[in-house]
Amino acid sequence: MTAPVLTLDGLSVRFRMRGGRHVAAVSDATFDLAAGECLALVGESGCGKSVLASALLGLLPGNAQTAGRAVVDGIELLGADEKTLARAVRGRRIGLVPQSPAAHLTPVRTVRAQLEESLRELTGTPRRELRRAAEAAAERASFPAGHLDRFPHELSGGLAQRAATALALIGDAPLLLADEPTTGLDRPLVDRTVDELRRHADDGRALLMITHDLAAAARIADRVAVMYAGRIVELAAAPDFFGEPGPRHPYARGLLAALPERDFTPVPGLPPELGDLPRGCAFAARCARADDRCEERPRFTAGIACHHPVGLSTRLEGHRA
Ligand SMILES: Nc1ncnc2c1ncn2[C@@H]1O[C@H](COP(=O)(O)OP(=O)(O)OP(=O)(O)O)[C@@H](O)[C@H]1O
Repeated sequence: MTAPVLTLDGLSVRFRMRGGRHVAAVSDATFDLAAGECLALVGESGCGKSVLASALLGLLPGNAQTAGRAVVDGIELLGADEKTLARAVRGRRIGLVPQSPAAHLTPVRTVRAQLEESLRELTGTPRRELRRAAEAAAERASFPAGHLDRFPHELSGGLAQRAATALALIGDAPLLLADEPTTGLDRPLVDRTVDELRRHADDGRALLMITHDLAAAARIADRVAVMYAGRIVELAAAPDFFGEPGPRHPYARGLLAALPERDFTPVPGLPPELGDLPRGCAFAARCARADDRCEERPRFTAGIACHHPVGLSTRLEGHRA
């Protein structure tokens, strides 16, 4: 078996706040991601998804403290110095497909100029070959060559996304990290964008897609990790999760049921403050199945952190009802 491209082992991030308080943004995240595989990390706003992405890229603010391990393509990310992160990680081992491509692209430079600059920096392409190489880079992300001399503000949302993806692919990084890549796009464009990301995974990259868009995750992911209050509470094969038998964690079930095309019933209540988490299960206060056991935090075993996962018998009962 080949080594995974990304290994997270107990990755935790907390922020030091005034008065000695702490915000536990990510707690004990553990999973592997292989070449050619797409893992969707899903969860409500504020559950820690973007903090996890920033930890991988070494972009956490000064008040962050990290623990555990995060290894990408043989490089330990936590504690790596800025030189290593800049020279060996960002762009080279991790290609970032950003949340807001328009903000990520430099507004005063054409797409061609930005591609050429990245090519020079990341691949050392000689000057005389830059023009052709930029066109090849654009083509890899299905960005039309006829638009290369445009500025970011002259591009539609879809083309800006493709320009950002073209930049993310230049360093031929084994891990693509897509942080909410479909925000603000209409459904057909969401489908096209994620299908293209999937194609890059099929070409042999590992793809970590951070999203709150479950339909996008269902479309392209091989596995789904559900995050709640900074913890991964379920990790499942996508066909099982989105099809039968469905999610096993009550929160994950609620998240799916909330979709308009399903029950359209929101999960009642609100997630806890990450600066004031309960000692036991963080979902218990919103969970219809909670009991005394939930005062202890459930351990993550066999893909789930719950004392009373939804099991086959419950599902059959649900079908009969
Ligand atoms: N520098 C910081 N200091 C303190 N708390 C922070 C800091 N940065 C982020 N947080 C907190 O960490 C938590 C997780 O934030 P994060 O942005 O990762 O959530 P998210 O799941 O990506 O949400 P969204 O989908 O809205 O981006 C939030 O409660 C946020 O307030």
